[in-house]
Amino acid sequence: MKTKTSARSVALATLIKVIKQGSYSNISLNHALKEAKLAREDQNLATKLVYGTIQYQLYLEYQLKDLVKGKLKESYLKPLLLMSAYQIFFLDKVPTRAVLDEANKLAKEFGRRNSGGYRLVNGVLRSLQRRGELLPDQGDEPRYSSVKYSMPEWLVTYFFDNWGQNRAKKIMASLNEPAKNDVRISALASEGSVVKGLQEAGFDPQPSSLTAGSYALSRGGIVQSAFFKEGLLTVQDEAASLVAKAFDFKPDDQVLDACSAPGGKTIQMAEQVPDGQVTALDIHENKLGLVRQNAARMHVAGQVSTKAADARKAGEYFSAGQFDKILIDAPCSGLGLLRRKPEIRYTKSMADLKNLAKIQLAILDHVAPLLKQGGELVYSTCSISVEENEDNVRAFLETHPDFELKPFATEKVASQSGMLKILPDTYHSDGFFIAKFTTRG
Ligand SMILES: C[S@@+](CC[C@H](N)C(=O)[O-])C[C@H]1O[C@@H](n2cnc3c(N)ncnc32)[C@H](O)[C@@H]1O
Repeated sequence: MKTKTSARSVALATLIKVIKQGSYSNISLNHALKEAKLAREDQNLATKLVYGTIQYQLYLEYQLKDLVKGKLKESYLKPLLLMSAYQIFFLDKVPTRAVLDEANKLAKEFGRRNSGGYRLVNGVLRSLQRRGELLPDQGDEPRYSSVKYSMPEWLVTYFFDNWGQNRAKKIMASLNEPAKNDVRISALASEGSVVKGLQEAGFDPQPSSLTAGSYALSRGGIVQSAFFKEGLLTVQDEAASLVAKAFDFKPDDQVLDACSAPGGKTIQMAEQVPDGQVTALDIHENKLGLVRQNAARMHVAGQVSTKAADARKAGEYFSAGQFDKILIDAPCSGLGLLRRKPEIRYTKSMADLKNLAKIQLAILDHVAPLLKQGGELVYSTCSISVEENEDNVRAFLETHPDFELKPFATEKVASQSGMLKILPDTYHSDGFFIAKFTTRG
């Protein structure tokens, strides 16, 4: 196995895993970056190449389809052509000459010995450069937007139907921008001194306009820093940080986190209940180790206990009315997370949204009875679909007349209806949905 140390070879190796083997981009990239130990600038370039190429994969395939004749025989060829085309169309600072030279080197590095792959790559990229961008006719929707925004046609139609063409296009464009490097400072730490430390370390923290205590950093590398290792902050999107703030905690609250791994919200809630307890469930036992690790790192291990269980069977383990607060941060399609998990758009279907909505509703149904009279239940997803959110709230209320929505206010945003949907283009955060319930009477 050759050592692959340049930013582009780390990016290409990751793209081969994602495109050819169906691995998750964020997991594969983090792993590859850890192994490669690249300089900070190269880490940024590798990240941009991986996310950009996958975000624009559908668009890039459209650009290449007439130029690639026959089947590509080696598994690196398609990812390399896509990554090179991405640079030609989207990275203005990289001259096309450099893209071709780099592609040539990568073809030699990743290709079989004596393979002519580099000649094919060179020929295709030169033709692409000469021909330029290709788009369907502007009036031919949803095909035009599907290629332009690199979203499958069903999803474009879905966005158009729900938000109208103008807003839908803004949402889709925003989902193709790079995700922010957001952190949330622990409520147990001194925010002022952490912010000062981050400034001194060159992270240039910018406060979130959506929620207090969250900051966007100007660069990556926070996970390797003492701020992270010492549990002064954690990596969490600003919209995700908003969810736990929908609760009005008391210090001794007993909290159930029904779908907890990897524990971002478990930790955040545990910080608010110094004399209470957060019981963190997850259906996957192997993920609960992460919850425990995160709780220990963030100094809240004493307030967190974990249990592997299907939330739909929570009634077998806990008594009715046992919890003051319940969070259901449900498994979802992740439509609000397309910046961080760009491949989701190509793998999820309308049928998936509907199936997930059924699972989410079943979790709500089975977990709700565990809430104390007058307690608070928050339901959230990182999806912006109606099926997984508003439809589920409506269906839940229809079958649970003893529950009602409850208005809530956080430091910077509020919801009078008890439901809040953050679309990804408003604050440039992840897309999120939050609904808060309480019992009637
Ligand atoms: C959106 S993630 C939770 C993220 C987490 N709350 C956080 O803030 O870090 C949903 C989690 O639900 C878990 N899950 C899926 N189905 C479940 C079920 N039936 N019961 C309990 N957990 C489930 C998944 O394993 C996944 O870890």
